[in-house]
Amino acid sequence: MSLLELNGVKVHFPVRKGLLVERTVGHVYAVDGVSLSVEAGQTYGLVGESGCGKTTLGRAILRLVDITDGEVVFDGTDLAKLPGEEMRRFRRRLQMVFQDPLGSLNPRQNIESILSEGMAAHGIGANQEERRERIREILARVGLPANALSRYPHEFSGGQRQRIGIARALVLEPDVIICDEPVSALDVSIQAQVINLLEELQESLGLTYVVIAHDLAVVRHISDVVGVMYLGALVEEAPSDTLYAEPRHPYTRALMSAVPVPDPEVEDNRERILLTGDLPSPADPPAGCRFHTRCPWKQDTLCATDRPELRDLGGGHRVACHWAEQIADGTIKPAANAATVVPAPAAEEKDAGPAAAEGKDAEPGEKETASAT
Ligand SMILES: Nc1ncnc2c1ncn2[C@@H]1O[C@H](COP(=O)(O)OP(=O)(O)OP(=O)(O)O)[C@@H](O)[C@H]1O
Repeated sequence: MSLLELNGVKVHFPVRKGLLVERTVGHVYAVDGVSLSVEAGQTYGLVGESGCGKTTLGRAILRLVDITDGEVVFDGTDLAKLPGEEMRRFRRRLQMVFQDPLGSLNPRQNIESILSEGMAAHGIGANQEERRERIREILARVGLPANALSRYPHEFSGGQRQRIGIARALVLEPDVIICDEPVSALDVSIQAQVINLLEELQESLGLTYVVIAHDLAVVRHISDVVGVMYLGALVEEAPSDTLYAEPRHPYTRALMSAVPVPDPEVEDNRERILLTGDLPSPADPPAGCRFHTRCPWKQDTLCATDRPELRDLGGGHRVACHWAEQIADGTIKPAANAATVVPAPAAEEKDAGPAAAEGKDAEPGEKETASAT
């Protein structure tokens, strides 16, 4: 059995109106039926654009938001239904590292106080001396000097503060760490160091990670399995290499096509999918496939009426698209007016760039010759 299993998890936030008497006038379907599993010692990467529900899902795993429906099974226990008191026991084993280290660290507490607070609350260490010893050990593990103990968050650089955030999770000896955009607030030069640290810690301590990030490169590097979210739902999931080599959902293809490739030859022939239309509101998601309003491959049947299930394509690859196979083998071509699917050099050389960027007259057939997937 997987260490962490989500079954049909939903988090719907009520939208309330009224000055004196509040009434619920609708819901934000932030997470709307997500099922996935995370194996012990592995990293599950969660990607998708802002507002798709990644953070809410991470918070739901820790029960930091109310779960509307579904199960969060951790080590055989469904956390979604646990009474508060019992949940406390599990909380130590599931920790979170936040995007903004400064915002999540109390500026008036020194590092020893920040790190020992949670330990005392969870009964770790018989006394302060024992806790201090443990903190020293963890500080060394995350690459911070022992004299950090008596210093304050503002005395550290961004990268060091994120190390403190990681140390704060580690002192509680967790099994799972949810890393929510763990490096996106850091300079690029520092990002790799923090990612490497997370990997080293995983190896030496056998940690299990859920890494939430909008940066596909970060997720690819660190994840064993990657899940792509769109409007509260998982649209595709696969082992990291498979997902990046053969994205099958049109949304995943669009996301990937926005990432430049360092190899100039590949970059020149890279497929680019420019989606038209805005991201729909999670308070009023489209019927059928949630992506159909922006999908270049949208068909007249099924897409607008039937919500696709995540289907197994084999090898751990799952996709929620009615037409994934036909799109992959080219039987179904992208519509020119729904979005632009162009090979970059053809668009530039023929000076079709601006028109193509507006989605006006891209040749649907062009994609086939330039597909980098
Ligand atoms: N407490 C809340 N009450 C109402 N709506 C909320 C609440 N928290 C989040 N939402 C809404 O739920 C949706 C999903 O938000 P969430 O923060 O999970 O997305 P995200 O993918 O993590 O985005 P980002 O990367 O910007 O954090 C958004 O539309 C957001 O406005």
